[in-house]
Amino acid sequence: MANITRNGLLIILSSPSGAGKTTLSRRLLEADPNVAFSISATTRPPRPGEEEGVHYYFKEPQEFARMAAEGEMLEHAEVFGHHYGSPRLPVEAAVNEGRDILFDVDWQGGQQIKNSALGNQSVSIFILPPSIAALAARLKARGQDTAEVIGFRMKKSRDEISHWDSYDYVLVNEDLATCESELKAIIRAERLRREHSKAALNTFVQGLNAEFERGLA
Ligand SMILES: Nc1ncnc2c1ncn2[C@@H]1O[C@H](COP(=O)(O)OP(=O)(O)OP(=O)(O)O)[C@@H](O)[C@H]1O
Ligand SMILES: Nc1nc2c(ncn2[C@@H]2O[C@H](COP(=O)(O)O)[C@@H](O)[C@H]2O)c(=O)[nH]1
Repeated sequence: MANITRNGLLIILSSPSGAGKTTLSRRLLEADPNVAFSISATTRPPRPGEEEGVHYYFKEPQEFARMAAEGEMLEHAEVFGHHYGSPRLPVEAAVNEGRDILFDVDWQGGQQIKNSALGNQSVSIFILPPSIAALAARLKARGQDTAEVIGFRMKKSRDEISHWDSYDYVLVNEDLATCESELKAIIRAERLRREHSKAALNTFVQGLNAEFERGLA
């Protein structure tokens, strides 16, 4: 059987706060052992139930600034008044092992990853809510942020949504199961893109040509 190894994909998910990135990420990670999650560093305080090294690496502002200054982040940005960034080493390790890595980042992070040396191995997906009323209702129903924080995030959502047009794919997360299956379909197709396994395909086609030359056709 043909064994065409490929490079790991960088899967970038962005959306306004509350549109469903975390929920979709969780489902994808549970269903697909070849996808790892890029655990971000942040200066935001933990929410109830959030664990160090599982949901985020929680950092003091000074330590975060050091990591950014010393190039330890693949990307970093200020979002909703806190700093967030994706540590570089786990991403490089995953990609070299041929594992895909999933990023839950804002548009600034998505843009920086696209412009990085690994950008040609990335696919970016923007998640839209079915309506602004539904977005507000989801943030309230999540029950993890104060009314003030929710109000601030809702105000910022218009700006985040304005970047939808720079993503490779755009999904509307109305029905969760439908959106999850669309996300999985994108990943399945992206894994098969010629650019993502070019070296292995070259070798494979050389093998086919060698068969021609041996007169096996
Ligand atoms: N299709 C959907 N229908 C109804 N509720 C949904 C749907 N998708 C997600 N939710 C709910 O909406 C809330 C917000 O989702 P989630 O936390 O995944 O958003 P997020 O985009 O990761 O937000 P943030 O950027 O703030 O981390 C959660 O309570 C989640 O269960
Ligand atoms: N640029 C980056 N953005 C990130 C990163 N990790 C998370 N985020 C984005 O921040 C907001 C808020 O997240 P929350 O957990 O406080 O609700 C959301 O849009 C995330 O996508 C990161 O490493 N870099």
